[in-house]
Amino acid sequence: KLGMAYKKDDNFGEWYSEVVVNSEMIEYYDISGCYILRPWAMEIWELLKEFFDAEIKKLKLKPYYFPLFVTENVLQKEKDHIEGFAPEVAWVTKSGKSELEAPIAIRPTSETVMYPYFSKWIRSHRDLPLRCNQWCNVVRWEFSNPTPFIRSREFLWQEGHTAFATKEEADEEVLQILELYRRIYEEFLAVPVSKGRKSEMEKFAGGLYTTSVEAFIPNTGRGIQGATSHCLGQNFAKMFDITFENEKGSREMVWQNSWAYTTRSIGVMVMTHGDDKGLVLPPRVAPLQVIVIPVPYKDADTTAIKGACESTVYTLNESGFRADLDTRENYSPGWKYSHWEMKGVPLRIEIGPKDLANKQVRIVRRDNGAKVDIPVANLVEEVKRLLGEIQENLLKTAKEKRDACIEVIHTWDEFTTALNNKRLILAPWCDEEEVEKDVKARTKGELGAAKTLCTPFEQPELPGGTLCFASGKPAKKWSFWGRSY
Ligand SMILES: O=C(C[C@H]1NCCC[C@H]1O)Cn1cnc2c(c1=O)CCCC2
Ligand SMILES: [Mg+2]
Repeated sequence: KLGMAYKKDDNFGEWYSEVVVNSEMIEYYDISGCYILRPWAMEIWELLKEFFDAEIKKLKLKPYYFPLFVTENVLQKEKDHIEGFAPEVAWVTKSGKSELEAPIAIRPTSETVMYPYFSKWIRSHRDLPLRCNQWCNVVRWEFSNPTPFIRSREFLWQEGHTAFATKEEADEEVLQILELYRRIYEEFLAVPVSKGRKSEMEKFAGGLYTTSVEAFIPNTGRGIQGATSHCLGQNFAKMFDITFENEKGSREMVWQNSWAYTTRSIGVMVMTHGDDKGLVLPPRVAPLQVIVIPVPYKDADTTAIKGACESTVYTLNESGFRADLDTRENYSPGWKYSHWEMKGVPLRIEIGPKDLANKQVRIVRRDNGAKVDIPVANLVEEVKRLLGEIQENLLKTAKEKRDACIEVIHTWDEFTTALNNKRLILAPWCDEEEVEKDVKARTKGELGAAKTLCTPFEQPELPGGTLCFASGKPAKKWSFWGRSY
């Protein structure tokens, strides 16, 4: 089936579900909230993983794999962060026909799985820093509307868990990882994000503080958390008795971090760049960067054209580009154009009899539809230039769209108006949790309540005497507010 039944600006939810299926990223599964990730999605995940894994290896992270299962008493070990999430934990209660003596949980995250062993492995300051990362799946039995990549009951992620002798080392790593998350979004997925700190209410309850990169979806006017990097302080060290003997011979608790990004990042990219022809892929994460399509004329020399396509692909692959050709006889060129546009391939190269005769190829950009005829001799440099332009253009366009959604407000009325206008709100706030709770209560409704998304590290000037938009108390900071995923 060709073409999209839904338009992005008319029916975003249906448009999104259609794009992820038509572009062959996702296949729906017969368990709600579970999806099949097909190669077009997994190849993107693998390109991101290749970058991130190489970067954390430079930071001396070591690869681990911990069990999927955790016992009830270990999971409950530190209830203050679990209790809020208990409904999301999935349990194994039987094997075959027989009940298990005690139910076993499927990991929703691995703090409680790992930290009893951190306690065992860390004895002396010489055992620090401990730097553990695992690439795995986790299960969270969410109930609100499941959405491919964005909200699923099982997802893939990496979770980093580190332990240091000092808070300074932990604080430093939190920001090093956050910068890697910014790079994943802005340099690979071409999605603009804001680095900031979560409020006390929105942070990871088990930790000391949470930093995050926050994205925004203009179509729905909702913020979305892109990735998180937490400093856990010594909270988990206390619970799990993770201590070390320092140089002076006395015992101290470690300072820990934990950080993750997930397959949600792919969904954010789809939502950001997709259009009414389907997916639009940033070249740095495109499984295929160039598709070469022969345009045979009735009596033209199809063999020569096919040969030209093959040598074009060969040259591009030799130069390190991900290129392929579509020579299927049973589809017309027009059908192929739509098919590969739906899949979001950044560049299409058409080769017909005229191109052959003129020793040129026609290159068509997926992001803006621009067509250009280039001499075969300039193929590699032109493809390199165009892919770079597309990568840049996608980020620039997304940044402009996101920035156009930002609204600075000072009063409650301006806040509610901006909220109803699907804006990303920047507001002066007194930084009191009671006020945050009050805003949530006052904005409850069909579309969900407003919440703080983050307090951006980049703080605009806050003139003395500026009052909190919600409480009228002296404002302490500018924070991003809005509805979210
Ligand atoms: O998972 C984290 C914190 C932390 N986990 C490790 C990677 C970084 C960061 O996500 C928070 N969290 C979210 N969601 C849940 C839990 C939970 O701890 C536990 C119960 C099920 C749902
Ligand atoms: Mg959750």
